[in-house]
Amino acid sequence: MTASLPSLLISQLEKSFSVGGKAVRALQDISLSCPEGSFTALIGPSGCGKSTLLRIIAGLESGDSGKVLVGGSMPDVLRRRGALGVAFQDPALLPWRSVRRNVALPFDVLGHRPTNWRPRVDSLIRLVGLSAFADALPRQLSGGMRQRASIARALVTNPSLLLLDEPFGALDEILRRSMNLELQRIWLEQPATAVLVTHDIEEAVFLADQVVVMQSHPGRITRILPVPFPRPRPRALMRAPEFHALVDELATLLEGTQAA
Ligand SMILES: Nc1ncnc2c1ncn2[C@@H]1O[C@H](COP(=O)(O)OP(=O)(O)OP(=O)(O)O)[C@@H](O)[C@H]1O
Repeated sequence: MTASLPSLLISQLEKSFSVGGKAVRALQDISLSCPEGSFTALIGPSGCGKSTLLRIIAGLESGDSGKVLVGGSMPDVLRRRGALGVAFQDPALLPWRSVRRNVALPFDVLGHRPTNWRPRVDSLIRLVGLSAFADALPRQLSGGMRQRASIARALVTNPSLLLLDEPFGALDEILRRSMNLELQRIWLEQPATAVLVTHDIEEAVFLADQVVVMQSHPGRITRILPVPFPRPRPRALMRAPEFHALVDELATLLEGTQAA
């Protein structure tokens, strides 16, 4: 973890939407602190505002009140500087572009390619294990490979804040576990302050330093649980009793949020 990574500070964030003339409180009094270089997972029932929160952190949407600061700056300032990397459940690769040109896409969006763009892109493609497919088109890749390409693309501008919204949601259980290990490896090699939205409790516990439990109607934070396991976390951790104790504790908390 380097000193240049930003912390993420959210204070008293509120957001409502108008749906059919009625106000829906998507987020109520959200306050959260993510230390620099930390990994935070957001978990909670459908509709509790996880994606809305991530979109506000990404500067893609604004809150009605409250503050979101990344290393002291507003998120849209970071986004315009390319300091923010985002990967969603749908890898959204451009079908006519090769893996290499998809990974390079953020440079085109920002309007300039650094002189070393090609080695940078190729080293990220190597990092996510797709070197043999750099010239392939997205339709020639499996679901897991597309998701790796999407993560490489999210990292290409060397972002200090990495936002992941259910990146492995469409993958089967076994592949998902492997991708969790891969993501940890990639994140340890290319550190960033990371926020992950997930429905998968084991994924949250395996990857995160803190798990934020949310509840719906209105969307709010009910608990923040620290995850104490040292890194790198091995695959065997997923079978350890202390891992399952934390997973069970979160499952019980989540059952409480469903019942509410
Ligand atoms: N653009 C929008 N317009 C109107 N309502 C919205 C909009 N975006 C989100 N909402 C509402 O805000 C609430 C939170 O939605 P959000 O997608 O953030 O939840 P979520 O926890 O990510 O859900 P899921 O786990 O199902 O993806 C929901 O009630 C949703 O209907």
